Amino acid sequence: SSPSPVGASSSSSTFSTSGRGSVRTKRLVNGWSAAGAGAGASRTSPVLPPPDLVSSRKVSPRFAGKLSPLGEGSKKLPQALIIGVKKGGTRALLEFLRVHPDIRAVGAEPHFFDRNYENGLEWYRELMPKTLEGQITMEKTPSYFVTREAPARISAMSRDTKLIVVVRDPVTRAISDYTQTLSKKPDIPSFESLTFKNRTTGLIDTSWSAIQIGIYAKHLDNWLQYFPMDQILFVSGERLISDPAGELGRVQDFLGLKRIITDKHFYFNQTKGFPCLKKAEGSSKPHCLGKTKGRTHPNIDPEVVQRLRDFYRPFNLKFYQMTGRFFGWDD
Ligand SMILES: Nc1ncnc2c1ncn2[C@@H]1O[C@H](COP(=O)(O)OS(=O)(=O)O)[C@@H](OP(=O)(O)O)[C@H]1O
Repeated sequence: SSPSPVGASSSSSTFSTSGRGSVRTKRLVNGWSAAGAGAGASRTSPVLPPPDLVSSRKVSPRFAGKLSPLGEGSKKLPQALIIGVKKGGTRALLEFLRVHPDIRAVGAEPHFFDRNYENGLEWYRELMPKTLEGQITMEKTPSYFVTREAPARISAMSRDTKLIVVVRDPVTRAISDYTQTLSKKPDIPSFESLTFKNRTTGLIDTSWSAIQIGIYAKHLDNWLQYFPMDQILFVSGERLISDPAGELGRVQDFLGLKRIITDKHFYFNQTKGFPCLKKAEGSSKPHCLGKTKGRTHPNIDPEVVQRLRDFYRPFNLKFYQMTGRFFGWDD
């Protein structure tokens, strides 16, 4: 069966099974299905990050247990995944986590458990960076959280996979999602008109992915059919901005890692309006996320915002109960 995401994430970079700009790449990026490419085609080489400089060398004792600059180690399937949510702050979390010497992560979104599943686990493993013993392999694809088939597929890879979900106020998340779409297609209807099936009756269009994705309690139900709650960590997208070190502390604990990423790693960049890294992974220079992260949102009719708040409130309360964490979206 082909994957059926409730809403697909469209972020800066995704992996595909063929060269940049080809017809097949476009088809993959726009939503690939088993009907679109044959099994043979899906086995071709993936577009990979730059090859390691020296891949044939044995692990030297000098680098045992440390980050190796020589590309030693082996590619492993991820032991932890950032599965969502789209526009929650997933890129910020992954970039911050990459600072940890015991975490190695793929930069682009592989979209394996939704769009590229037919390519098989070996294809997926090939995308991963090499790791040494004790290092955790990670990737982030925010659309997994709303992909019906994803929990079963991830569980089939490993029942022990640790799952991380960055959640954000569903109303601002929806506006952020819309803002991203608007940046690519400036001619789309207004947020207000897309929100309603019928504006007069106030009936909200829950089939619009910008709205659908924010019904966190519903999506979480699906994950709980396959994973116990203690294998899923919820990160507050709001706290990731107001207290990045605090949220990163929780994530490092969850992954069983030493708390190496602390307050000292961050500074607040006034121009960007967001926390940034003093030093990015493998660099000595300060690093903020790019222009597509932290966009200015359009002003939305306050009455429509209120309608959405009322719509999400019961789902939010259910979500707080399920997770045992109060996210404070309805104050
Ligand atoms: N440190 C830092 N710098 C910049 N942006 C930050 C940061 N922390 C969280 N955020 C918020 O991340 C939002 C984008 O979320 P994602 O990275 O999950 O988006 S995507 O689904 O991968 O497209 C993005 O949403 P918008 O503000 O709507 O652009 C940011 O609010």
